[in-house]
Amino acid sequence: MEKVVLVTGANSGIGLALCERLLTEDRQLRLCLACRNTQRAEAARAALLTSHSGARVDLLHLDVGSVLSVLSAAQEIKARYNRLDFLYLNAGIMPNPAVDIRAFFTGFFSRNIINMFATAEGLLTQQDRPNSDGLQEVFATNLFGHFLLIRELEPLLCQPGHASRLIWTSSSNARRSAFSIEDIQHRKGKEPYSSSKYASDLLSLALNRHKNNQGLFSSVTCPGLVMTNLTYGILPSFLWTLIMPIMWLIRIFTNTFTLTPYNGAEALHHLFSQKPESLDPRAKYHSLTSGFGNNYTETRQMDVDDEMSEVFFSKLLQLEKVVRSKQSQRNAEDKANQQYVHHAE
Ligand SMILES: NC(=O)C1=CN([C@@H]2O[C@H](COP(=O)(O)OP(=O)(O)OC[C@H]3O[C@@H](n4cnc5c(N)ncnc54)[C@H](OP(=O)(O)O)[C@@H]3O)[C@@H](O)[C@H]2O)C=CC1
Ligand SMILES: CC(C)=CCC[C@@H](C)[C@H]1CC[C@H]2C3=C(CC[C@]12C)[C@@]1(C)CCC(=O)[C@@H](C)[C@@H]1CC3
Repeated sequence: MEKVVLVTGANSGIGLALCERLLTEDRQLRLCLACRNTQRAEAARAALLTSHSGARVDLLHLDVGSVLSVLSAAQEIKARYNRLDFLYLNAGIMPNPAVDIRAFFTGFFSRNIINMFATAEGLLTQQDRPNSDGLQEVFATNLFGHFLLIRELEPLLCQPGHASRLIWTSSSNARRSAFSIEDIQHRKGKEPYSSSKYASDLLSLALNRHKNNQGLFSSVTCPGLVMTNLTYGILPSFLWTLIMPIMWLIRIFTNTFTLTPYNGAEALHHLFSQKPESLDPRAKYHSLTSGFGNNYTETRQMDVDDEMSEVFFSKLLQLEKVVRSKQSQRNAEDKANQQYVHHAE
């Protein structure tokens, strides 16, 4: 039976490389690229079809940072497919990043150097802001939009006698100390990216606890440090040009500098061929590249606990209720306005 796979943020970087790799692996695949930008999505589809002519590649408009877009995309998915085998929750943003130069040099001349290059711990801050749904943009995009999508797609994902898989693109930048259960959207801090990725680790654990008995299995990956639009946005382009040779040099000493999107997609691709029973709900699956350029996947235990993941899960369910009721109110207002205009004409 053909597998149905949907990838969010599939038009560039790790998401696009993953699609390439999945089509090479399985010619029967029915692949859906869920993207917010139609032009870029069409370009990605054309590129995939150039290397895999005759492949079944669908496009879907989805802005994971918008409640309305998630709800309407979910309707469309339910109308198009009667099953979803894999849902890759990959779209992500890191807006207005800033590197703490002093922390960089302190870390560079300390024993923490390897960890600093692998996780960027203490190096990166971002500026976040509320979006038009009143949610913090990073939280909404990297986590909540995906959560809402999963909730909407439960009828497809939780089917008796059939296993479905969720695969999150998290990060080794996910850190417990950047996340607060009292401030799940990270309104007050300066590390919304790290917080949102830690939140995805917590959510994955909770989803496994609640949904494994309904045939839904969730896993978390880290692609390593990959040169994509997201990372290029961290430093000015001339600086990247200057330090790129150093990056390739560092790669010899650390396996987390996967650097290319193909390498970064290793763990996401690896999970595609794993049986649900073999998955570890507390593990993060890391894409790694050796100094000789060989790719492999390594599992490392996440710093997550059941109690916090449970509290977080119930907070997300509460927020979902609020967001849904706001959305129905908006829909009702729009309808009333339309009727008013119609009568006035
Ligand atoms: N690069 C790295 O070193 C690492 C990346 N990651 C994670 O990997 C994932 C992919 O990022 P990466 O490939 O690096 O970067 P890219 O910027 O190349 O890819 C991000 C993708 O997400 C899409 N996206 C962003 N916001 C939205 C939205 N609101 N709705 C729908 N799609 C959206 C982008 O679309 P558009 O083209 O329209 O912007 C793009 O396709 C992210 O979750 C990131 O956090 C994790 C660890 C390391
Ligand atoms: C001056 C030199 C040689 C390097 C530049 C330093 C940083 C720009 C760089 C060091 C560690 C990197 C890193 C990320 C971004 C770029 C760095 C901060 C990430 C945060 C990118 C996104 C992720 O999710 C992480 C896994 C990356 C961790 C390492």
